[in-house]
Amino acid sequence: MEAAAASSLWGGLNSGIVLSLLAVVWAMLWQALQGLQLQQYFGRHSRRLSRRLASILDPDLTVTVAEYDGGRMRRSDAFKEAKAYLERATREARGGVRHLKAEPDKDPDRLLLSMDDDEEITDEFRGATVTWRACTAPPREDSAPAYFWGRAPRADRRFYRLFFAERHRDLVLGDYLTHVRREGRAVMVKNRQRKLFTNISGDGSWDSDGVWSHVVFEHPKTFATLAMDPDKKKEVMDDLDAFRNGKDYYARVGKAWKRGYLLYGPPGTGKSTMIAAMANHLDYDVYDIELTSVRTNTDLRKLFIETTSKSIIVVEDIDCSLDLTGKRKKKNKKEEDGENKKDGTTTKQQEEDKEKEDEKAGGSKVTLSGVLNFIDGLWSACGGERIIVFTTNHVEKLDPALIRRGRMDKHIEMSYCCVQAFKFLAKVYLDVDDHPRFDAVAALLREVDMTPADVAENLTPKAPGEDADSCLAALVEALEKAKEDALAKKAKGKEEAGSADELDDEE
Ligand SMILES: Nc1ncnc2c1ncn2[C@@H]1O[C@H](COP(=O)(O)OP(=O)(O)OP(=O)(O)O)[C@@H](O)[C@H]1O
Ligand SMILES: [Mg+2]
Repeated sequence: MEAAAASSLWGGLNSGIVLSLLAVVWAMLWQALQGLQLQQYFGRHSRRLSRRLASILDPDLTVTVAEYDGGRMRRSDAFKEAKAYLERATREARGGVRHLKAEPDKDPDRLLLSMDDDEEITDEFRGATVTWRACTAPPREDSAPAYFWGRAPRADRRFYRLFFAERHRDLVLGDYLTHVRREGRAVMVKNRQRKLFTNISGDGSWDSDGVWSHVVFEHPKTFATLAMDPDKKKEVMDDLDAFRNGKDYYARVGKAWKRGYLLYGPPGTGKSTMIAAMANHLDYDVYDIELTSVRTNTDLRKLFIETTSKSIIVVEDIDCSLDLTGKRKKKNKKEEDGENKKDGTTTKQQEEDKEKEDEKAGGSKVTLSGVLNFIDGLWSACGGERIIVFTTNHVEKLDPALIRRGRMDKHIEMSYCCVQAFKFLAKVYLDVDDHPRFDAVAALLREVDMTPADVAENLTPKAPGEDADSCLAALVEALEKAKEDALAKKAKGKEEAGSADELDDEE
């Protein structure tokens, strides 16, 4: 027994000596390679190999920071923070990264550099040296179908792996990881660019960020250039400010920190413009959901969960994107089918047609209840500080359940251009406070409906010689034409009604 123990001890010592020798030989070889200027060629692999050899003597511990981990549906905050931290380390040229990835930066003249896949960076913290590696792995076979959340096939799984020596265990797992998260958050705040996200998959001009693609949000519209009744505008702005500063209030009354706005009115009255002004006022990101591209209610939930706080979630033309009458249509179809069956006329062809129709309808299966759930179901309380905006041209078509207070807390009507709004636009577009043509425009605006979009278009100089006077003259002309058209339409309507009455009498 003793002999066996002695021999295994001897064997252990032997392998230790051999490994130490190997490390020394390798270090010498490395010096020689440097001398021969071959370092550039072997650089990355040699460094990694030396680290691996050293780690045999003092084995590395690892921490993995995955983008999506443990069945989480959201991108991990820790991953985002580590990414921001390592991007800064790469930019400051610490750790000698040789293979970099470049993305557009906030500053248009610069590029945001980060480690390429499988690249490593070293970092120092209170005398400890640690190494980060950027890794990717193919998606898990069992995790989801090839087409996922209505987007292109799933991307590879990304994660960072942190290597450090056993002797630095407490330091790294304690203070260092806290330091990385804190610093990463600070970098994120500093680099923050407002973004406009969409759930439609990228076409090259969009950067992918999980289930969303984004571009930098740079809409110039603010409340200062939005024409609407001044009292109404102030009310909206106060409401937004109260929401932004209402964290404690929402917590006290036990409500999720979110607010719904319904913007309704005819086309061209400034609904989309108002959303841009809201985003600029609050300094929030905008998530523009194209409901027709969302395949199921589950996908909608996933999209919602992936939004960040301080954001406006927009569904434009909600009446067009959601089949609010779906149930009724299905009922009618059933009735029709029932009648056919009664007649005994249901043929194989009809059944096939029905199947095909059902298959086609499978494009988007988002239902009204799915949307209601997304606005104020349990999931809507995930995260906070979110504004949900629906726009529509036909408020009367919307299901009352969708727009009741509590879901859509504030209903804002965007209407045709009033005299006040016109004067506001004249100041913004032509820089005039008063003009002899103002009275004519005001009189016409009281008689005829014109959208702010049309008024703004007429007030825009279109050639170098055009000034305030010619623009206002063009507006008066356009208003007169609109008035004539409206009168002609009215007369035609009356004529048709008259001839219909005559026909009734004859019958
Ligand atoms: N109230 C307004 N104040 C200033 N500009 C406006 C206003 N309304 C519209 N405009 C101008 O008209 C253009 C069209 O407006 P916008 O896209 O906001 O209309 P909309 O109500 O969203 O229309 P739609 O219902 O067709 O989506 C904008 O580019 C904007 O410059
Ligand atoms: Mg619009």
